[in-house]
Amino acid sequence: MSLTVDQQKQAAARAAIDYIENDWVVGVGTGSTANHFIDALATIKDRIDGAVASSEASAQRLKAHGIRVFELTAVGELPIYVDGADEINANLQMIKGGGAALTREKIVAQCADKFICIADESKLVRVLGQFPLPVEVIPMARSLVGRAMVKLGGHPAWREDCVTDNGNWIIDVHGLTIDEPIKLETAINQIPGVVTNGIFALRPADVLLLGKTSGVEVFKNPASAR
Ligand SMILES: O=C(CO)[C@H](O)[C@H](O)COP(=O)(O)O
Repeated sequence: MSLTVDQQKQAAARAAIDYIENDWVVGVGTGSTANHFIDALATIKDRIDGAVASSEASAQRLKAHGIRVFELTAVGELPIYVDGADEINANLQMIKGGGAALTREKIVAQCADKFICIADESKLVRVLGQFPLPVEVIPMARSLVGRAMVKLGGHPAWREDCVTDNGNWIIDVHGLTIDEPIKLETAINQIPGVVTNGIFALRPADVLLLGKTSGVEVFKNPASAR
């Protein structure tokens, strides 16, 4: 058996189904791996109550499968959140936002008791930062935030064709070596006009289901009680 990248994503997504208990409302991420998860969730839709989506795209896919979609405000807390990542390190800290859904992803993840990251093996890295760091900004703050990112050692690029589900813009910051993810996540979020940035270190994943060429490997966050 030698799984392709897409098969690795699908295998990780299917493995996440084992963590879903009856009558749960499931937090659902965004992206190609999360899409595999939504498709897998459809096979057990009769034993769950529904889902909360981290993007309009995921909400549409869930609804197309006949899965009930709740507003987060109607549910409050969630037992679980399942999502992909652009990069993840050994502490299960991540870069997310390649699909521009980082803010809603961070909000839904924060409401979840357990965060399961599903990813193909290319996403596991030693140090975060090879993938350009997405930062969601209020449009009028784009230049201000860009200059601040240069001071932090990055090379910002405006994702010109992208408006987020929240009506904001994305700056992708290249060239960062993120040795201290919590520190940088916190620092960037202090810049006026930043909605949030794609470092998920203050709230890392609890479990990583990593699809590899040989199958799925499970990593548990040693710092997590969940
Ligand atoms: O953060 C995300 C979207 O904002 C995705 O989780 C991330 O981009 C990974 O995507 P994919 O599963 O397609 O590789």
